[in-house]
Amino acid sequence: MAKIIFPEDFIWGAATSSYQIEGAFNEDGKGESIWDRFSHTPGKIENGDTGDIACDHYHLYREDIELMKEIGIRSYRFSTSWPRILPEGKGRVNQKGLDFYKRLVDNLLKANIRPMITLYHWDLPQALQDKGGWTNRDTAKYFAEYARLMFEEFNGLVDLWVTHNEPWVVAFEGHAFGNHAPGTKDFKTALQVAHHLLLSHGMAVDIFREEDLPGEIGITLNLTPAYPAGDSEKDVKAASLLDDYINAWFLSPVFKGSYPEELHHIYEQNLGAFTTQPGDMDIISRDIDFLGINYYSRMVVRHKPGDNLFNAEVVKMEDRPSTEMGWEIYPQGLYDILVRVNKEYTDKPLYITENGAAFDDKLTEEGKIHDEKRINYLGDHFKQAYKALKDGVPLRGYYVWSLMDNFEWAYGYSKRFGLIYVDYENGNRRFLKDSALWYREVIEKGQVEA
Ligand SMILES: CO[C@H](O)c1c[n+]2c([nH]1)[C@H](O)[C@@H](O)[C@H](O)[C@H]2CO
Repeated sequence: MAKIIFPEDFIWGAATSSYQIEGAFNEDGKGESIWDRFSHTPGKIENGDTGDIACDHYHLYREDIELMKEIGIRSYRFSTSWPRILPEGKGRVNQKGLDFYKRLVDNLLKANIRPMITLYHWDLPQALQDKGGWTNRDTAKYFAEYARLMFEEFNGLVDLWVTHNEPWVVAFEGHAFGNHAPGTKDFKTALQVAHHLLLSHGMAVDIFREEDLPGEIGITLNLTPAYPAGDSEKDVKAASLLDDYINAWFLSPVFKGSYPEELHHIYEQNLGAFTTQPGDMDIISRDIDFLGINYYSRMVVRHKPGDNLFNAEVVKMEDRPSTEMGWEIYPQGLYDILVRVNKEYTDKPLYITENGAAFDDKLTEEGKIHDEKRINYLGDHFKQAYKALKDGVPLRGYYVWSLMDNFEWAYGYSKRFGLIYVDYENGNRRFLKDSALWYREVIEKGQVEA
């Protein structure tokens, strides 16, 4: 492959989320989130870890911005904690919480780093969960009002807005499988939650347009392309249904204004209809300015009768390289999903809002972390992104997950995704990994070694 040179204005970034890095879980008037409650529930998180302190970013944000400058990222994707700003989820504003994000954004802009704010990265105010959370349609309305507050407070300062991070994970990990907060286990509840999340997205877009704000608004979806294990009709069918379950179930409402027909029918036949109202799909499919894509790996799927509604199972790719999460390393899947989204759903700009990997990073005596595997993982995925760009996909930017090691949900601190190593046991000291130094060069040159 010839030299891989990205456009001059390509937005190289890194991403985090509030609950995973901030800590200060009950400081300066912050309200409880469902992840505070979930992580404080024995047995939910590996090693009993919580986000009480996390990376202590709430107090160390200035140092973290200095490290962002050292790496040279052009944009920083982070999420704001709804209960830090609205402790009850609605009504009273916690000014100290809002002031933290004002200081963060001011310092980012001073550092010439473009903020991308994700309004919801899973930390729902517990007070709203106590009223049904995302199963309650009112939560969509409260989310839209939280969004209005943020748009008004950061008008002219922030011009990249993501309404939701991965509604599939919120709906299914949080409400069907119980692995994430709030930890319920009912598939039909997950479908209802997914609908209300999408509705809240559309309501926030309406307010963004109403307020006539500068900038762009979009949503971030986790997209995991499914490939049939064999060329039998049954394997192809199984892969297509799982692909709809994870990808089209969200892409189709947002860009086509309807749920995937066949899967919708399967759900209704087996589970009964979830509750919608006339006009919901029009709101959900409001025109957006970009799509954020989180890509990590693919699914290889084969037919398995009676195993689930899809008669499908995901094949464990034992003989393929994988990360510490057990996810197959499959860079080609990034190219495939970028091209497919552009071809089948939208010609709007795309951002890779998350891509990265967990590896078994070790801090040496000299304060170094030789994470060769992460450099190779990122380099191979950058090449696939470049290929998609060259094939006409309007890819605008790439946010590496993650800026720093952080609280990896049910895995606690046992998985490290960061470009920056966080020494949790020793005052949360930060160390740039070799991958951060490598990324600095990629950004400086706009080039990836072929
Ligand atoms: C299949 O991976 C998901 O798309 C996904 C992976 N990840 C995510 N979503 C979340 O957005 C992050 O908060 C996680 O820390 C990150 C790493 O696990």
